[in-house]
Amino acid sequence: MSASAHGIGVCFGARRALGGAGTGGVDVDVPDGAVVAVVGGDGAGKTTLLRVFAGEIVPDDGHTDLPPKAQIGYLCAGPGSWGALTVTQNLDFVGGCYGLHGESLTRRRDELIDRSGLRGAAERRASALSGGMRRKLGAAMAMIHRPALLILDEPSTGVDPVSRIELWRMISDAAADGAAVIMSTTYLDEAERASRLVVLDDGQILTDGSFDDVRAGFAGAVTAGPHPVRPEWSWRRGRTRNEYWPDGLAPGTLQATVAPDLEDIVVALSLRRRVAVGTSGGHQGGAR
Ligand SMILES: Nc1ncnc2c1ncn2[C@@H]1O[C@H](COP(=O)(O)OP(=O)(O)OP(=O)(O)O)[C@@H](O)[C@H]1O
Repeated sequence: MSASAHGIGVCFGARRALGGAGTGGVDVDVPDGAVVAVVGGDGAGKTTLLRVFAGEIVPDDGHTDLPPKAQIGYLCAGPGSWGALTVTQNLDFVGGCYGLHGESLTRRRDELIDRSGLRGAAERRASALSGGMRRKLGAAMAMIHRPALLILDEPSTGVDPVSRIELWRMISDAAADGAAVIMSTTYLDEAERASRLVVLDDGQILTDGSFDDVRAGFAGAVTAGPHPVRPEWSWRRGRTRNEYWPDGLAPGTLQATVAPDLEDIVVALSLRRRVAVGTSGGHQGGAR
């Protein structure tokens, strides 16, 4: 069963976290078997959107079509496990809450412990795990009951590169099993691997679709060089600064044009939106 949210607007008091006046709100579809990656800067609205899918927030505008609560698995932005319980106890407890028991619980729990690379830490308390191991445990707990909708809020933050591969394998396996998966991430290189992307900025979708769609729909050019012509349109990438040239502006002849990756596209579109609404202060960020 797929999941969708249409025309979504969420306000916290006077603060609008998703949607915007006159924008019609945020539309996101999560098909069965797909991994939708939600990306965007701090405060873009990623957690709020995932909480709408988890049924934790009832939106002020729009409507959702979600599986029943028991068929949703959710790793929230917090620890996602009980510190006083061991890895095995955490998985057994959550599995039991979802009605797994006996041999089927043991088999599923052991499978997830092996896939997440936590075998050596199976009897360790969650509070004694590293931050990355704890994220992997939280992801395993969210998927133990093979939910129809799997929601993961920054599952890979703080996870080392080798463990991120294990985590991605777990996520891909869940999607291959037929789950609709929606996750947020701040690692844009990893988001490029998702079936679909939703790029948020200030509660609005800047672009969405597959990475190929996003690249094809990106208007303008990106150049790289040591000295940007317009610093307010530039951002650091390694030792150089990349610069965005929206449609209608010719790139300077001193810079080399580069094929934009997802990070370039996200930063360029955010800059364009901020210039359009008059809040640009330039972008100092660099690749993670
Ligand atoms: N419970 C809340 N009460 C008030 N404001 C909130 C609440 N939750 C989120 N916000 C605000 O809504 C906006 C979107 O927040 P959200 O946490 O969804 O962003 P995010 O993209 O997940 O950011 P980050 O990556 O920094 O966690 C922010 O301005 C945030 O301060």
